[in-house]
Amino acid sequence: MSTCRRHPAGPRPDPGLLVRCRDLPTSILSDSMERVGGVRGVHWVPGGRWPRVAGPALTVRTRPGDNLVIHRALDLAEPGDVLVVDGGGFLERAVLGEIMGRYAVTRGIAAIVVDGAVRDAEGLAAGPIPVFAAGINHLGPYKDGPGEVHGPVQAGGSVVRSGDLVVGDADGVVVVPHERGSEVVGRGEQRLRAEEEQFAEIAAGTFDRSWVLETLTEELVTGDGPR
Ligand SMILES: O=C([O-])CC(=O)C(=O)O
Ligand SMILES: [Mg+2]
Repeated sequence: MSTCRRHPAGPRPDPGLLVRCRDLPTSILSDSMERVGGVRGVHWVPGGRWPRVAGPALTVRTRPGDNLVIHRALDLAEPGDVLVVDGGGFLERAVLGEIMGRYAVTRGIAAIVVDGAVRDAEGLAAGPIPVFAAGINHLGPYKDGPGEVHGPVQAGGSVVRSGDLVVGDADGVVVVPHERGSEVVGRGEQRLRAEEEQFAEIAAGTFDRSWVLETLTEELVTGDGPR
């Protein structure tokens, strides 16, 4: 027998905030958090294409290459949770596949994020919920533990706590600390409006480019080298 350390579940985000998150690209959200941090190197499984997803993190830390505690977490899930698995970024063995993906759907899980490898990529890509992973590997997991559920974890270099807001789309995954939720979403909405204005200016031919040469000192290079 091994151990699953089970922490108390984190707070549930305001459903209205989650609805607003689903209108904000992850690029806008990470810009709204100073462009630092965020989950790196975790993307949709190949062939997957889903709408943007947002939900509270159900965190799992597992021994790399082992999925016993992920199975435990599936049975502890609340509808709307985003399962975030800290698999230590280990890519030599998958920790989740189509059976678990299909079961996760029946548990109401909104998305799966694995900082590690998954398998059965075609089946996961055809499923109704987004699956983000750092890699794909046909080699399957062991089922021995140990691990933790609802504790603080890392995914792609970002700290994730149970109840943090996880947002994922074609660019990857962003985690908004739950106490910063309304602040970051409010900033994101302003940024989105500013970007939409830029799109309109590009289309109208009035896009101001003066800042580029105001920011650069340009050296003209000739055949004889810089002058
Ligand atoms: O065998 C496993 O534990 C993982 C897997 O492929 C699946 O969930 O389909
Ligand atoms: Mg399988």
